[in-house]
Amino acid sequence: MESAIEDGKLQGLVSLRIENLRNIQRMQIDLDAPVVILSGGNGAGKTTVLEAIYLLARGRSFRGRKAGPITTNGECCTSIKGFCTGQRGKLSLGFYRDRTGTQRSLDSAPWENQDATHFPISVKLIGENAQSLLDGDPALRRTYLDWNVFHVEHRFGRLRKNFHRTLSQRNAVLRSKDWADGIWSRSFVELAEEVNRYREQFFTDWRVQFLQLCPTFDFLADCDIRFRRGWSDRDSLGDALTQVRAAEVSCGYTLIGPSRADFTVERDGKAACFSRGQAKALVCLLQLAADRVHAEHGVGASVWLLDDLEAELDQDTCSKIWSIFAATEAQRFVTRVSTRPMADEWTAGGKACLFHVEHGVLTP
Ligand SMILES: Nc1ncnc2c1ncn2[C@@H]1O[C@H](COP(=O)(O)OP(=O)(O)OP(=O)(O)O)[C@@H](O)[C@H]1O
Repeated sequence: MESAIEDGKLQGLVSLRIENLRNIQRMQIDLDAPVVILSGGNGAGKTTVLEAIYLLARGRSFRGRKAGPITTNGECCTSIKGFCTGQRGKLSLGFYRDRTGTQRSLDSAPWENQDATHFPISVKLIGENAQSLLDGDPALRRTYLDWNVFHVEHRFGRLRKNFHRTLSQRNAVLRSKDWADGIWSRSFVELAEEVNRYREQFFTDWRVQFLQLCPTFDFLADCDIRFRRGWSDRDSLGDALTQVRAAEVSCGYTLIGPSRADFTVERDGKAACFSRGQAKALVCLLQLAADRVHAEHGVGASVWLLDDLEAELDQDTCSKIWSIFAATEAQRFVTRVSTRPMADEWTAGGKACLFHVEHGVLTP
């Protein structure tokens, strides 16, 4: 079989070494394939392999605090190393955590730059709570939107920080009741409008891509995605703030602006309702649409982490979603509990790496 690395096509992770991550004490894997399938029973350690890749690329886990410390019980540190290939050739990545903190490295040099866009691989996760993007707090959707904007416009990161600082200062002034329309409102409006401009630009491109993906799925007939900027469409932010001034002074915080922005999937102008499986498929499509926008802006290849993609999806929906993932030509790590035989399309015509995971041990 021709090596995906040797023919220079694969952009992604080509090897991974894990030490003391949850139930994985020591694991070394060669991943010379566009598709890596990890199968095994509950609690085997499949998601932990995805978590290792996420930790390498993002420096933090995707599991909440409830999942407890990442380091294997009784051990003092976790170490993850990997090699990836990409536009900048073959690079080594490192993640190390002990009681004193976390260190990351890129080609053996410490990686302290928090700007994820400069990291050679970008991981995108479809995890067990994927649906929360739709039914969770609007703050989740804003964070998601901003993360995507940031990947196409790196300046947005600093702008967003400045905006949030100004918002906090404005709220402090509102709380102090010592309010006079002045500098905080002016700089707040300027920053807010700029944040909104970036968001709207991304959203416009994202919507185009999303609407192109929808027709394959009957349950999305007549659906559209809508962005709400956080204040009325009719008024300028300055005017809208004047209208809510008394209410803001009385409650002591900012009531409108980009910190109230949100997006919804709608049908006939109303929030559309979806089953859990439909919501999961929809989140996959939103992520894939965002990935297409990133690709248009020259953002490097993604590595997809698809945690039990098949769960909650019927075979037809799953197969349609899978073929869209496959068309991205990005590397995909897929976990599965199911012992159902896999269609040829899943194994990328025989080019997939298949592993069985049991008690934190991987076997081909
Ligand atoms: N700090 C830790 N030390 C040792 N083991 C841990 C630690 N944290 C979690 N575990 C165990 O590691 C395993 C991790 O399982 P993981 O979530 O990777 O399973 P999975 O194969 O994805 O299962 P499922 O199909 O149920 O999602 C679990 O058995 C969990 O109890």
